[in-house]
Amino acid sequence: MEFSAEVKASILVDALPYIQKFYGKTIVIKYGGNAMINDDLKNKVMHDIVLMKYVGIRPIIVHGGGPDITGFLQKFGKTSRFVSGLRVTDKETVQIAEMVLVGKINSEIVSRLNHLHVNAVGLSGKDADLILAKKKKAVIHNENGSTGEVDIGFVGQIEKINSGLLNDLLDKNYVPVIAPIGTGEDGASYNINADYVAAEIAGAMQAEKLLLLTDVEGIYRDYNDKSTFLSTLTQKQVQDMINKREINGGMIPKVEACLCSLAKGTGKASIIDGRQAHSLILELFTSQGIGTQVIR
Ligand SMILES: Nc1ncnc2c1ncn2[C@@H]1O[C@H](COP(=O)(O)OP(=O)(O)O)[C@@H](O)[C@H]1O
Ligand SMILES: CC(=O)N[C@@H](CCC(=O)OP(=O)(O)O)C(=O)O
Repeated sequence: MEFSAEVKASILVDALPYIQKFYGKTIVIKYGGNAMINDDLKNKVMHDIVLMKYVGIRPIIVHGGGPDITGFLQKFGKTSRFVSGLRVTDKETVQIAEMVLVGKINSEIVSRLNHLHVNAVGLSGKDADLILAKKKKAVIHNENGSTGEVDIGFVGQIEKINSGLLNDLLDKNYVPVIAPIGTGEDGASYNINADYVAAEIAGAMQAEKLLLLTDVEGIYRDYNDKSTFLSTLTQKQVQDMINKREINGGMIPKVEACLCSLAKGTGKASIIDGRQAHSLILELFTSQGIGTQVIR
């Protein structure tokens, strides 16, 4: 499709108010494993990040890699089990998760960005104690509205983010790319859902926006029939939907992450479709808001 010069120019001019609005602002992007579909789409996400950087935004990337972790666990003969969207993580599993997240996925994203002339720096929660964590238990939501707790092994609850390190990197023009592995006081590794890491980082950095890229358009009233798409959800609606199990599985950490980041001072939090080409720049620089925005 070829556009006229006038259309091309007007697209850029229409983006100007958004470019001005976000200039100098920190935006945290959570790049979920289910949105890392193929080379072409990965490159489009990278180009969006490069564009953000070159129009003066301070992007911070937190990545997941759930499907890759599951694949590697299978190769080692281990099956995966999730409780409320969190992987049950024994000693071997946390080692494999760290290997996949830090050794494979983080370094791939960093080299893709550097190839596009952005100074990306790969980090895990262990670098300068970026993500201090302690053991977390999973909360289960029963149908009668009550909740319970389940031990899920080496899964971390974030205690502290080293925002000084991130500010230093951003001030020096680097793009931090963060793997969701936390470190305990004793140096132990904790597997942390990347949505929570992104939320805590967005809160600690007082980010303008938290954008969670995933494999669905946003939140549906009923995910199975997909007839009602919800473009905005309040904290109360989220809680009701979790209790009624209308929001379940991997969507639970996502909505909780949005609420947590808003409570800690993030401006806006949205769940957007990482399968749509250039979803980041469409969300940021056009009037057509995409995805589901979670508000307090
Ligand atoms: N109400 C809902 N609306 C949309 N998706 C939902 C809903 N409830 C559960 N989900 C599930 O949440 C999934 C997204 O979480 P997940 O697979 O963990 O993504 P990611 O790897 O990006 O973190 C969707 O693919 C869908 O299966
Ligand atoms: C505790 C926990 O569940 N950790 C996640 C960490 C990776 C992740 O969050 O990846 P996605 O964003 O691609 O789902 C896991 O082991 O899968």
